[in-house]
Amino acid sequence: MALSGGQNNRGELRIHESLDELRTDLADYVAELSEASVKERGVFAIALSGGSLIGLMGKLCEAPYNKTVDWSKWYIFWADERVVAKNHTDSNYKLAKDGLLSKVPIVPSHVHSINDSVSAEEAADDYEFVIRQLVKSRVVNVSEISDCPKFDLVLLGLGPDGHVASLFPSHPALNESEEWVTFITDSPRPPPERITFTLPVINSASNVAVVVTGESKAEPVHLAIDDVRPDFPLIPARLVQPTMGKLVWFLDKLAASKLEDSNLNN
Ligand SMILES: O=C1O[C@H](COP(=O)(O)O)[C@@H](O)[C@H](O)[C@H]1O
Repeated sequence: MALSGGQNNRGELRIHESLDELRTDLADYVAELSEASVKERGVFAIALSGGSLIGLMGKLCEAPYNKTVDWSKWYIFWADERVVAKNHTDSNYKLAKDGLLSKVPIVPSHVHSINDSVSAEEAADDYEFVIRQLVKSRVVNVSEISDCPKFDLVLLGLGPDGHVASLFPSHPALNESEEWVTFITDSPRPPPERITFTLPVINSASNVAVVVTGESKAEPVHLAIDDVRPDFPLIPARLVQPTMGKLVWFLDKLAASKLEDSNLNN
């Protein structure tokens, strides 16, 4: 149960007293969206990020979720990936495989990781091609407005610099409006080569959740959610604004500690 927060024009805020509460709420939320999507479309297309997110999703591997979720209907994608070998410690695929995917009965052919044996540019092109095929077969839904893929859920983390997926502050990739998946070779955080969903794809999703914990994220959370002055830095997380979909922020008390009172219920 969320401690406080509510609905504002930046989405629904769920602020949690403890990490354990956040983990349970996040597992409930993902399980509910999975059930609704399988009921409506027969499948659940979910895009993961890397970083702290995967550890916070850990309850999905435990009872009751490990038994109640229809894992056979899950199709897994990555909102961003580092262009490294799949067994490299920096790989978002490896992180998710070790922390989640190997612990639940996901169908291996439903796991859509990137091609790790080509350049970042080719990996982004390949990944977009794969998604296009799955949009054609409607494993991934399509947005009626943008023609972009409409993932049932995109899960994002938030970097201390305000980045989401691999969209970094002031980086030209933020302006990409044609491609679904783009690449960067100059990430300010290692490793330098990455691929990432573009903002139009993130913002076409049916549901987007941003999961943020810890004091080092309090400032970017404030800049992403509060009504800050226009001369304040425009961080990538502020540009996450689903056109038709629902945005939910999962925060712990530390990450929410700089939010203005107007965004808190108590
Ligand atoms: O580099 C990345 O960082 C972000 C944030 O990670 P966190 O550990 O600070 O939560 C992550 O969402 C992204 O997927 C990853 O590639």
